Amino acid sequence: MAARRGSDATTPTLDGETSDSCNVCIIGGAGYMGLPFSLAVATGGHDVTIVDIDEDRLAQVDDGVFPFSERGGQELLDEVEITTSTEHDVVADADVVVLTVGTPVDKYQTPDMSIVFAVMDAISPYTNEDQLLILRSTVAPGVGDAVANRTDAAVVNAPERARQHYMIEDTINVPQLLGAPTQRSYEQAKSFFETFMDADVMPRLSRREAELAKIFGNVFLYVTFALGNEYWALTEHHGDGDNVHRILEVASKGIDWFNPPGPGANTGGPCLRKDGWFVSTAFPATELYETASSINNAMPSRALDGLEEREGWPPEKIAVLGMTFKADADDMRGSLADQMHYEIERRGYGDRTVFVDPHNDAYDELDAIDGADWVLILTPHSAFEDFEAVSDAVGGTAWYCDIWGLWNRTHERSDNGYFKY
Ligand SMILES: NC(=O)C1=CN([C@@H]2O[C@H](COP(=O)(O)OP(=O)(O)OC[C@H]3O[C@@H](n4cnc5c(N)ncnc54)[C@H](O)[C@@H]3O)[C@@H](O)[C@H]2O)C=CC1
Ligand SMILES: CC(=O)N[C@@H]1[C@@H](OP(=O)(O)OP(=O)(O)OC[C@H]2O[C@@H](n3ccc(=O)[nH]c3=O)[C@H](O)[C@@H]2O)O[C@H](C(=O)O)[C@@H](O)[C@@H]1O
Repeated sequence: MAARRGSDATTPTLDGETSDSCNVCIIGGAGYMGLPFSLAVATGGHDVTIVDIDEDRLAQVDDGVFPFSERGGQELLDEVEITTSTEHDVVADADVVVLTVGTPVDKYQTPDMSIVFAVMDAISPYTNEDQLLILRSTVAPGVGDAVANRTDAAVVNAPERARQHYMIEDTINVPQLLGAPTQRSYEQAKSFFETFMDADVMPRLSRREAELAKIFGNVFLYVTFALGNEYWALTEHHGDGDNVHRILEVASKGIDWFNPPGPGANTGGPCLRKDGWFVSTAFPATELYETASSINNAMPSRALDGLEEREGWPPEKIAVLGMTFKADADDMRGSLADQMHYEIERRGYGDRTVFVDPHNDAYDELDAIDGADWVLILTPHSAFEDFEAVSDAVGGTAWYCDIWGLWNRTHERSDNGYFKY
């Protein structure tokens, strides 16, 4: 097994020789996933070149500025060396080519793999049979095989399973799925990952199995979170004063096999909210993901319903806390902030609502909530953890809606996440 972080790292190249350091080209390497991954690869002693069409991002990287919020990102950029390029032909000099480009769904939830195929069109004249091509983006089943049809390089599927904001540590510590068409390409890719990972590379899967395995992980999370949200809604329906947080805590205490998720007002993001469509679009047997999507997307609306039912008159000022897709990240993609904006406007509250997010300059600071009479946590940033600080910023009595259970008061003295204070 090759040693981590380059010390005695021996990474076989495809011609059967070994080298301490590979030329690694990461296409889409300026992105939220690609950049932390590129830095992690560089810790293995490899010569890493990022290829990206986002020239602003590349300029920031060249200037030594980590361009978005990611734990340890700036520190690692200060530590390792990486090169940047906008030219796809640099892959001609690479031993290992990695694709980390975006794989969205369109507005009708149809998987859109066009960026992957556009990249293959751009790089295939420069790839060759001695190279390893690692598909790291999350793709619909079968896309790895389609990519392999467009190049002579050995194509393996090694999906990223890191959580945004913890990308660097997860890249190193989360076991690596690896779908490879031959034992040889499996061994070569495994050796490469072992140069910068601490966790194990999993036993060989086919490319399509690796694609399915990655997607199932995210579907599992999304559906599980929907269950927490559904249970919160059921608790709302069944009675006044009942509290889903108390129920779940007491019901699961001391039972190893029962770890129910709590509810959350913003269940989404750039991956959980779309990856399930890769397996369920146009496949009628899998309505579970679609149902989960309906439940999760309705949470901002249900949160406002609960305030309206409890208070019964229009508020003078509403404060929505947290707009990015998850706690402490700065990424808006896939956030239910869109649903929240829509619901606020539809209910006629647009002129009396402030939106607060310390991780996004487009929104207000906490002091803007002064005088609010409804305060709702959409995304539970740690900046909001101190309830006293929030209530001081309000400066008077207000109704609070904390579906997440961020505050102790929610667990102890709330009506299913709502309380007046
Ligand atoms: N963001 C996340 O937390 C995670 C994302 N993933 C998967 O990783 C993939 C990438 O996602 P993100 O990094 O979030 O997307 P992103 O949009 O932040 O990054 C994609 C990058 O590809 C670049 N790009 C687009 N077309 C290009 C081209 N023709 N040549 C070179 N570069 C090009 C873009 O400029 C961008 O920098 C997706 O498949 C996603 O599902 C997987 C795990 C975690
Ligand atoms: C365990 C885990 O978090 N899985 C990953 C997930 O990462 P991601 O960065 O999207 O973050 P996340 O923390 O799961 O949050 C996703 C969404 O779920 C929400 N969320 C989170 C925890 C929870 O109990 N309830 C809930 O509703 C968050 O607010 C967010 O909107 O999706 C990643 C991806 O594919 O991008 C995948 O690589 C990761 O393994």
